[in-house]
Amino acid sequence: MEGVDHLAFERNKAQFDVDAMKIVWAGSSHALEVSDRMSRLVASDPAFRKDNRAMLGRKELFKNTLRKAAYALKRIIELRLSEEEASMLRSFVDEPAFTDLHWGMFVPAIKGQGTEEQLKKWLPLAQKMQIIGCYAQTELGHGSNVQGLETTVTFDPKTDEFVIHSPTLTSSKWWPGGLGKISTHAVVYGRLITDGQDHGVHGFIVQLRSLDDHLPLPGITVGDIGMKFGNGAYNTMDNGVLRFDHVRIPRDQMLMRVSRVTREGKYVQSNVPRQLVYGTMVYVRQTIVSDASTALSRAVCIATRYSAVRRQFGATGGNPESQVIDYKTQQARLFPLLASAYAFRFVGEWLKWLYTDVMTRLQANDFSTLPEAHACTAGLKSLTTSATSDGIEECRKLCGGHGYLCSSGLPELFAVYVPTCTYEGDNIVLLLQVARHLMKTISQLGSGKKPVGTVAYMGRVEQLMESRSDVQKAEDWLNPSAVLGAFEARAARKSVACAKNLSKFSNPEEGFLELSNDLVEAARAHCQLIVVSKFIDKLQQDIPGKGVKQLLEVLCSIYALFHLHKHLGDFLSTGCITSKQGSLANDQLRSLYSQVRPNAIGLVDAFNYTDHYLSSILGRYDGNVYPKLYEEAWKDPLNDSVIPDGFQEYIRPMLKQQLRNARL
Ligand SMILES: CCCCCCCC/C=C\CCCCCCCC(=O)SCCNC(=O)CCNC(=O)[C@H](O)C(C)(C)COP(=O)(O)OP(=O)(O)OC[C@H]1O[C@@H](n2cnc3c(N)ncnc32)[C@H](O)[C@@H]1OP(=O)(O)O
Ligand SMILES: Cc1cc2nc3c(=O)[nH]c(=O)nc-3n(C[C@H](O)[C@H](O)[C@H](O)COP(=O)(O)OP(=O)(O)OC[C@H]3O[C@@H](n4cnc5c(N)ncnc54)[C@H](O)[C@@H]3O)c2cc1C
Repeated sequence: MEGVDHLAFERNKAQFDVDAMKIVWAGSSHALEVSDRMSRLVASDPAFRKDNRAMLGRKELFKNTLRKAAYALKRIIELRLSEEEASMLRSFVDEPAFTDLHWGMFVPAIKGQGTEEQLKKWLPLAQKMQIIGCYAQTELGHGSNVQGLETTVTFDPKTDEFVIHSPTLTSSKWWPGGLGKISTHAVVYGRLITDGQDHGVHGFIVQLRSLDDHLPLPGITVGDIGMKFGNGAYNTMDNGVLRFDHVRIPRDQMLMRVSRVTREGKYVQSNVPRQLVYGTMVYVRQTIVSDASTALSRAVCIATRYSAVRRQFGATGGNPESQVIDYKTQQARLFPLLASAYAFRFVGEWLKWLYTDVMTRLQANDFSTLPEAHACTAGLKSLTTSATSDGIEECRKLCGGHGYLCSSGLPELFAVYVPTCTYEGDNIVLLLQVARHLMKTISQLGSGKKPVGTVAYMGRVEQLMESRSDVQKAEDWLNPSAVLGAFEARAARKSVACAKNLSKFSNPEEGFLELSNDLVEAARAHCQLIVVSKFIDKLQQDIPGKGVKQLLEVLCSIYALFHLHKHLGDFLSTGCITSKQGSLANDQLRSLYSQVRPNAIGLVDAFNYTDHYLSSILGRYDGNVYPKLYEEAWKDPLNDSVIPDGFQEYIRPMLKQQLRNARL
């Protein structure tokens, strides 16, 4: 039935103001207004159709992406959209493209690492898209180990140029998005060599293709690296390979904010830390955390709506079968993901604040919070992307068989999302960075250096080693201080245990390698504590709207108690709670699920996603799933003809042969 809201009865159950929650989710009423307007603009324009991506061959798929990117820019100019509106519009187009790297990494790399003069020269060109750029760091042989990059950039004082060269096969740049077929320029990372001395990895702006005929410039070999995971999905992106054969660029194309090379070939470091060369990665990791909440909320929205539509078993006395969302097992899998989506939203908001704060301090030559910013962006990028990837797959299973159809939207979402666990830093490698930060913090405790920021709790480590939870009944777990106390004690004890074990090694680096798995677990516990504590902080704010704050308190408790239950072994073995307290947490969790149940559809409506953006029959706003699934099946190209191609050629003779054999 077209036009009927099959989920209206669910929407009527909501006990809170969904419109007020939409504002909380978007971040402000202004952000909601812009995202609402931009998402509708994209959804109502047939040029942005995306429902046939899984069916297209690579060339057609890619050409379509280029068409959409050019059309999006045309609309942005015609409608005179602001930077904020333009970026929202691009995100609702919802198709990985070279523009992501141009706006997301090339421009930020120049902004973060260029001098004032370089900004003046390059930014206008990039912002008007007169040049298109990408971020060429990773090589065939090295991705995680940035210091192991092999590309050489040698200064030639005779001509005042750098000579860029790929000395080995493994030094070929490999992976950069947008590089394969489209970028005219790249920020290339390579080892700077002056006067025979290697100064380590630095960034350089390099032109790759002619602005006249788009052909690669002399000495440059460039192409696409081939099909990636999943049909459609990330194959709209031209991840590329690039080799240099003694390519020359002017000296002023080295990004010189961190260090520079003089006309005479002298290497001069400025007063900013060397690690700022990695600044673009910190920026992108921060954006990835908010994006995780977006990707997870999409999957959760689909699975929640479908779980309310889907019925299995339990028909009694003429009543229909039960909605699968009423099964406690479904709730125990789905609602923690719903809570995680909200948790990641808020920790993403906080991380954005932290990043902005660090940037302001850097302007004033205050570098003190850089290690904290690196550890938080690395750790939270790792935690949220791993949870989101697993969460999208769980949502597929929550939708049963129909979740496996491309028309559920979930396979494509998964295929596009999973590389997030690898790109911008492998998730394990990043957790090891957090672990280093934790071990360093602990080692400095004795020196009187007071830990600040997210490691401030380490300053109370002695007290945390002794603390015992005072929870006596299930409701006591609703108390934020009970939850924080348990998470802090667990994180502190896991880190301290690692530090103690490390101290047994005469060579600390050897110890770090040997204990790396324990260190990763300690880092994870620390990052979960950050998410929990930032959710709790959010709830200290004034949050208007009937029932909104109460429901967020429920979600916050679910996030925390779900992880307490999942990692019960940690909490018990470190002795910060008893097994009785563990089971009380589980009792409380069940009751919290019941409180979410009537509000579940309202909570996913608050994401304010259009059907176009969700691109899922199971997640349709009106819940009209079955007729649309049935209709969709007939659109498959296999159903264009009753008898498929290949039948007459292969199957018919085979059938005939088998029949003949049977008659003999
Ligand atoms: C249908 C849906 C459609 C959706 C549409 C939209 C989707 C698209 C969305 C979005 C587009 C995005 C598209 C994808 C983009 C991907 C791009 C890339 O992947 S670019 C490559 C990234 N590469 C890495 O991340 C390498 C990872 N490796 C590293 O970062 C480093 O090498 C690391 C961290 C492993 C460090 O290695 P060391 O230990 O050798 O580091 P040392 O260089 O020696 O540094 C030592 C000191 O520096 C600090 N440090 C390291 N990194 C730092 C940093 N970044 N900032 C500050 N300090 C840092 C350390 O803490 C350490 O500090 P102390 O000495 O202990 O105090
Ligand atoms: C879709 C996609 C887009 C990308 N886009 C870009 C781009 O635009 N620009 C760009 O420059 N790069 C890009 N990359 C490359 C990406 O940044 C790297 O793949 C990433 O940093 C991981 O590095 P790696 O591939 O070398 O993995 P590896 O480091 O080789 O990882 C392999 C395994 O080794 C483990 N491992 C590695 N080091 C350690 C360690 N020290 N301790 C314990 N375990 C370890 C890892 O956990 C992993 O399990 C992209 C990658 C993908 C998949």
